[in-house]
Amino acid sequence: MAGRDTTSAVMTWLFYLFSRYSDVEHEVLKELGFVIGDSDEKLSQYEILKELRFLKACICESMRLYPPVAWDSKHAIADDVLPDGVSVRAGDRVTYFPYGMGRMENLWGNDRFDFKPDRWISEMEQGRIKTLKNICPYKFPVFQAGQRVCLGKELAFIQMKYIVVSILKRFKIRPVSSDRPVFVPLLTAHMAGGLKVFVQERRDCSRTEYRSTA
Ligand code: HEM
Repeated sequence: MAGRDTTSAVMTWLFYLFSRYSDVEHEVLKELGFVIGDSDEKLSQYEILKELRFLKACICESMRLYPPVAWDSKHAIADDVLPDGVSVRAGDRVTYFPYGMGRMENLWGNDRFDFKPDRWISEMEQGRIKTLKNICPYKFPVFQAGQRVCLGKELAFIQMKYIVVSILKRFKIRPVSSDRPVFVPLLTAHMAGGLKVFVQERRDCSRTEYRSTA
């Protein structure tokens, strides 16, 4: 479940966001054209997938707004004092809330409700992303932080990139309904009813479009 429900929930929200922000989807296609082109061989190479920095920024931004683990709790086995001075008694439950934190103005600014992958970019070089920001996991705890951080975090990014690229290269995904989807924050958060979509094959002309603009 750790690696399956979480990553599939991210994919659902990401494809929904791409359909609403077609300019962002277009940027991802440009990056794919530049880094991978038409090569199926490159698509399965770890080092090549790591180069897809704008796509990583999109995945992070999607998880900021729709974290697959929306909240998570721990129970104190003994009386303790948290680093900020708050006392915890044995048996108390302490919950952190990535969904709420991803929407806090003092953490993300007054455009916090907007899907803006650019907020993850640190440095550009010759029109391409050189580095992404190293955001502290205590500010963005979608994978937890500290000693109990998700062991599959890096694998999750590679797996999600591989899936997005494989689909986006060949198909255009658009929701059937224009209704706003509902976020269901159960153990693993998901979209109520899933995302029903139209799938349209990208014709050669649209594939040429992303290559030529790269
Ligand atoms: C977007 C994808 C993922 C998210 C958001 C995510 C999130 C998390 C979170 C929040 C925890 C901490 C749970 C806790 O506090 O007890 C965790 C733990 C863990 N995750 Fe993930 N996870 C993802 C993908 C994966 C994948 C792909 C794998 C393995 C293939 C994986 C393996 C694990 C394991 C083994 C732990 C337990 C670590 C420990 O307690 O020492 N996760 N994950």
